[in-house]
Amino acid sequence: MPTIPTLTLNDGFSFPEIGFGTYKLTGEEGVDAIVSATEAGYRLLDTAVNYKNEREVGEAVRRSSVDRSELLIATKIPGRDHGFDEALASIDGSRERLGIETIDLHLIHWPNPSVDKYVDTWRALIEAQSRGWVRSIGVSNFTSEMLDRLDDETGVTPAVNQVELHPYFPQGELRAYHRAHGIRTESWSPLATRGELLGEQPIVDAAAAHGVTPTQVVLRWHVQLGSTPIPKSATPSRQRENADIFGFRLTDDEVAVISALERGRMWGGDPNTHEEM
Ligand SMILES: NC(=O)C1=CN([C@@H]2O[C@H](COP(=O)(O)OP(=O)(O)OC[C@H]3O[C@@H](n4cnc5c(N)ncnc54)[C@H](OP(=O)(O)O)[C@@H]3O)[C@@H](O)[C@H]2O)C=CC1
Ligand SMILES: O=C(O)C(=O)[C@@H](O)[C@H](O)C(=O)CO
Repeated sequence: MPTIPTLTLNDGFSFPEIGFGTYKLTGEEGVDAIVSATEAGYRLLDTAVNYKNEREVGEAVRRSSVDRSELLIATKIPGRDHGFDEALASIDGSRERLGIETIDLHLIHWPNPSVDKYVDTWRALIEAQSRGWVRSIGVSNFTSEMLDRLDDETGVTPAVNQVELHPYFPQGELRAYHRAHGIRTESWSPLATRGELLGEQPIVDAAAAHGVTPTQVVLRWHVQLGSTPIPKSATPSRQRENADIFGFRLTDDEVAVISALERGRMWGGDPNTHEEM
């Protein structure tokens, strides 16, 4: 089982270089898949109210042979719970469904700018942190302008921003902003499974050069860009394959040609317009 390296977030807490996505992992099969991921080495489990599987994640944590203290459970506030009181109730509901006192990382799932309540929602996360309900706080799908606004209006910078990121959409400008402000980037849909990424020549070539799989090349590319990918797999052998990316290093040229596959978002999830309730 590979040991996944960690880094330190801007709030002083430790965070792994790769995590595990749980969207669509539900029911008993979902619990089994999440238990298997923890036993394959993953420590960060990414869920959301909207995935309707917080109970499964909590159950998997209780069933896993890995101690709870080693695991980081991350969940997200949905758009319909934006607002100070609404967000606090949402966070408390997640604690109840997960069956844990303190959520390790809590994010605002989408900014929903037309509703214009993400700053109040952020204040609720700050309050929840002071109550000990959550440990690290962050956001998802925020632009640099939205991040600036959180900072200007509350003085508290998110620890992470989880965004769509893969070789078709490397998010160069946003990553540079994160670096400058001490925000950790997390990559959702890191394998861009809505596209044909794994058959792209630069990825196939790098896989052959290093004796690894195309999936491992893509996940390693995320790590070398300085982002934490959270691949989802229901398949134990793929979970192990995806975590086993710390025994090789891509060259700078390989990283550059993979990044040159850029073509934009893979679906219409533009944070300025997408509203996720
Ligand atoms: N904040 C946000 O707005 C969003 C967050 N997310 C988060 O990001 C996570 C990951 O994103 P997701 O969209 O699931 O996409 P991923 O990029 O993780 O791709 C998942 C798909 O890839 C397949 N796969 C995984 N590993 C391999 C492998 N080694 N070889 C071949 N196929 C593989 C899986 O199949 P199989 O399971 O059958 O193995 C599944 O179909 C989500 O689960 C969620 O936690 C996702 C979207 C938006
Ligand atoms: O999975 C998530 O976190 C989402 O935000 C979903 O909306 C997801 O991206 C999706 O399937 C949208 O069609």
